[in-house]
Amino acid sequence: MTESDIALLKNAVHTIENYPKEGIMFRDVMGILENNAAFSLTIESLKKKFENQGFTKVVGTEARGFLFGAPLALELGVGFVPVRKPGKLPRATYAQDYELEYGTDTLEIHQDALVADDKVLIVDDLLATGGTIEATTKLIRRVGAEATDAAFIISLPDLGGESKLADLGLAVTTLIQYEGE
Ligand SMILES: O=P(O)(O)OC[C@H]1O[C@H](OP(=O)(O)OP(=O)(O)O)[C@H](O)[C@@H]1O
Ligand SMILES: Nc1ncnc2[nH]cnc12
Repeated sequence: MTESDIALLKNAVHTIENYPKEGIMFRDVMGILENNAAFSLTIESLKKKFENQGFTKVVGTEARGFLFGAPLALELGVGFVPVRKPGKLPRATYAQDYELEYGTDTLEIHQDALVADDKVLIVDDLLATGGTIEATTKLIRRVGAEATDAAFIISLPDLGGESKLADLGLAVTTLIQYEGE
């Protein structure tokens, strides 16, 4: 990513103060989807980074992880597996509780969506505390598959997600960062 690539993505992301709760600076990734140049740069950058590395599945988390994970899976020529909020997946699931920057929740994965030989790339729009992707990693490993890498469009390094995911043995890729702002 060049300086102008970073500027293109940052210009597309809107910041909304005190949403969805007082004190939260919400970084709205939807602006990237609305801008074809920003969206294609995002998917192309992640494709370049992760192609030809033996990944067999992309896992994306509800809801915004679907928007980037599914097109990246198509580009990489692999399947996409959703990790969803409770009660949304119709087949047998595993469930994992987690904490968010602004609340707690549970995530689920289909028990049969991955096999032990799968090498999984995790994709989400944004890394904050890392709770969502910690829970996602536990779900992938519970199925027996390998989770080595997690990719995000945005990271908020002040919230500590990078070190939480490094402690889990994940390599973390982020395209743009908002630190101390
Ligand atoms: O690193 P963390 O502290 O876990 O936070 C990041 C997560 O929070 C947001 O999702 P949210 O749970 O708000 O769901 P949504 O995409 O359905 O709005 C975001 O899309 C990430 O998935
Ligand atoms: N500050 C933030 N902006 C957008 N999405 C988020 N998810 C968790 N924290 C967030």
